[in-house]
Amino acid sequence: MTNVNLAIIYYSSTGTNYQLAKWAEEAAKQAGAEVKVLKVEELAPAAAIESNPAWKKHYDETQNVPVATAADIEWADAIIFSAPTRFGNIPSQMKQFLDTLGGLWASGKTVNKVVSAMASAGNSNGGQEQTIHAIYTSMMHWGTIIVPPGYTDQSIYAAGGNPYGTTVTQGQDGKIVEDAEAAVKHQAKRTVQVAEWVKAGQQ
Ligand SMILES: Cc1cc2nc3c(=O)[nH]c(=O)nc-3n(C[C@H](O)[C@H](O)[C@H](O)COP(=O)(O)O)c2cc1C
Repeated sequence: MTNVNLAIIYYSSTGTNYQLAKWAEEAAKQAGAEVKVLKVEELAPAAAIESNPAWKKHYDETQNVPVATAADIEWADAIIFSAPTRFGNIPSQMKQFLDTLGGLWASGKTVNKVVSAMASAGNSNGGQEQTIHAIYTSMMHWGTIIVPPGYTDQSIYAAGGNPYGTTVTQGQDGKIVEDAEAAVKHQAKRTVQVAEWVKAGQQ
């Protein structure tokens, strides 16, 4: 058992990033962390959600997932973000959540949290890395300690070899193309491990 509180904060329209979040949750719990899986608030109008059956299905299926709040960020020693790519950037839902946290940032409460990020896109080179970098840019402003996976485990190669964070492609059938489960789990364990070191160093 570690003393690390990990918030896994994701946005997902059609389930890909929810799956990444769930794999991360499993591994982080195994690593002994206290874990919360939290979605950011859906901002899209009902008509947009209902126009896409996969989106509507996932929206309905994840109604019981709690919505992330500033208090969750304050609670967390470590945060793993997971977001789909939107025109080479993060979704507005995720951005809106970050933009509600100015007060927390101003009071110094985002500093020294350990952060890592995952992303998806519809194409194998559709902007996944940009999405991760967009998250990390904000995390630099927060004064967090960013923990990319680099090439610290063989599983990263099987997932496509992204050293910035695990990224996946959503295939035409809606399923994840890459063999990414082990890489996600490695990334989650590594994030918990580094958070443990950081916490121990602060005590
Ligand atoms: C408005 C919009 C913009 C998108 N932009 C991109 C893009 O720039 N590159 C890409 O490969 N896929 C793009 N996609 C596809 C999504 O990234 C893909 O559906 C998503 O990663 C699946 O994740 P989810 O199942 O968690 O929602 C876009 C989808 C939407 C709805």
